[in-house]
Amino acid sequence: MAVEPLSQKEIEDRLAELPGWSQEGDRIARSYRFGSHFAATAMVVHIAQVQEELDHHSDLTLGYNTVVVTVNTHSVGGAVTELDFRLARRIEELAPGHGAH
Ligand SMILES: C[C@H](O)[C@H](O)[C@H]1CNC2=NC(N)=NC(=O)C2=N1
Repeated sequence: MAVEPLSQKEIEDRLAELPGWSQEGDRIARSYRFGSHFAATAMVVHIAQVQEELDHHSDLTLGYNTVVVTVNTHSVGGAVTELDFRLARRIEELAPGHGAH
């Protein structure tokens, strides 16, 4: 899929629709907290499933009861693209079902 880096304004406009997500250097990122380590781990597996579907993959850091997601698009030199926001929106849809806060 042809994909272009988003402008700073386009990134900010999209982040405004995604509470909890922020720009961290050349990435967009969010951390989630869960009720247990197992719940956090289940969220990681569920995110991995969506990432395979979208063929777009974040960097995931699993802590005791936390998951940190960061993502950019390798194929455009590590810029933020619409693909990153598509994944972020899908992850947001999953989070409530895993008790994320
Ligand atoms: C061949 C495959 O489509 C590419 O390697 C995909 C896989 N997942 C990816 N994930 C991310 N975050 N950026 C990419 O450019 C990317 N490219």
